[in-house]
Amino acid sequence: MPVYSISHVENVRVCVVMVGLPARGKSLIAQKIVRYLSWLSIKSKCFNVGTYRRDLQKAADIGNITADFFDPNNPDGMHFRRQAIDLALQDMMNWFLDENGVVGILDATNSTRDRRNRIVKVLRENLIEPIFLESFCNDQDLVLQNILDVKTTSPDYVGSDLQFATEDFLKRIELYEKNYETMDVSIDANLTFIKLVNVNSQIILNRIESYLESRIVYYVMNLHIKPRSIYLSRHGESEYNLTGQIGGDSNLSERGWRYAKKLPELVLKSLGEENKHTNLTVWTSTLARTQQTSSFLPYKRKLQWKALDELDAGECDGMTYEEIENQFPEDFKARDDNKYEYRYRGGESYRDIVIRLEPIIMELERQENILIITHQAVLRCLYAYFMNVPQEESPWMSIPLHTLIKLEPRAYHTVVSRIKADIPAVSTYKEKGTSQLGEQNNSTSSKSRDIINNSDIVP
Ligand SMILES: O=P(O)(O)OC[C@H]1O[C@@](CO)(OP(=O)(O)O)[C@@H](O)[C@@H]1O
Repeated sequence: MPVYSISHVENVRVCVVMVGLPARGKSLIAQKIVRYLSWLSIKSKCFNVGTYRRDLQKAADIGNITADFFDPNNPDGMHFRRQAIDLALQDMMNWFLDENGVVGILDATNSTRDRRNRIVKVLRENLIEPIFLESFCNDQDLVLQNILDVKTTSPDYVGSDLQFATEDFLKRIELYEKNYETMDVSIDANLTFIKLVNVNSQIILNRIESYLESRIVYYVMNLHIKPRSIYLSRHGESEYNLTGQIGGDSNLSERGWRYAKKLPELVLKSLGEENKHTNLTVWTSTLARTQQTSSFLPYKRKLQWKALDELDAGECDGMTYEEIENQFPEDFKARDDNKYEYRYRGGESYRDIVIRLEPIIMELERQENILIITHQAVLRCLYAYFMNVPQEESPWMSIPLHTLIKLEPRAYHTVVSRIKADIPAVSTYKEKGTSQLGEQNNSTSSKSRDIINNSDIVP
């Protein structure tokens, strides 16, 4: 049975129009929405108007600009900015049409009602639903932090010194403030909008109607910008891993227990001296091997999630890849041909896992420091969300046993580090297109399982 995505069910096309002064985290929110929706197989793309504006400047041979360019009384600046928005909108309309886009994001300040009305007109003419997403922020500390985090590294300030970039940017904000018109329920009553006040200390919603809109609302409501670390680990090597059997609910092997015992030390070392008292929340699946792996961790908040259980292999549960290839050769091939979509007889596909992980992602966005101990397939899906790995690649990523992965989300990327426990383990990785036959008489020493801890995450 096919799994339909939200866009199939509703047949809607939406443009999220960002609103807000510079340095309010709009681009960050826009990119996160694209990543989240793409992970859910909803075709989405961000159109950053600043990039269009810079391309126009380049074409006109105008070098770096200063704040005066953004003065509403500067006709040249206004001309470029207007052209840039028109080009971005044009590209977006083509994308909706030619590439069956579902959610386009218009990333710009869109800070006046006049500009917003013009955008609405274009969108409505093209049968695209506008949803405004304003990031309103009057907390000066947050604004300054944002300027330091990202704006001073912006392409507009290449080669400029930090103090000049900061001062010039503050001046640019002041110029925008002159004409800024925030979204207002009494004036913009007919528009669909989400207004986030100081990240999400207050959220104002107006006319949220479709299911897709409500997913976007729910997602942005859960975002926070506090620095944090997300640790991911597979369970320690299990008895089934040793015999090459998939699924099941087996216990850890002797080496798996060694990993479980070493895990607290690996986490502490990675947290570093100054953060050694950080209280981590620990999530596991409901299966014995993940809980055994968590059993030596000194943290009080431990939660089991059914949604973190391994891919359900249905009729193949408990079999080795060799046995599957022997008994169900067509299935074995079909899985190799399209591993993301292939659903085990009576079991699940990778796409099914992503759907059941959605609430986990929502909750994960709300969390601060966390350690998740789960399984190969589930970990691939979680990793794909954070690192924006395309669907067709994610089921083929190699995620070795006995390796702790640390993710540190930053404004525009996530920093990844891998901490190896230095405890040998079998490799459970099966390469695409490789037959397992001929190895069936010696399942514990199959070629793929001999490789000990020498693979890293790809890509
Ligand atoms: O999708 P593939 O690559 O088969 O990987 C998923 C498989 O990984 C395994 C190990 O081979 O997970 P687990 O980490 O729980 O031991 C199997 O149980 C599961 O079916």
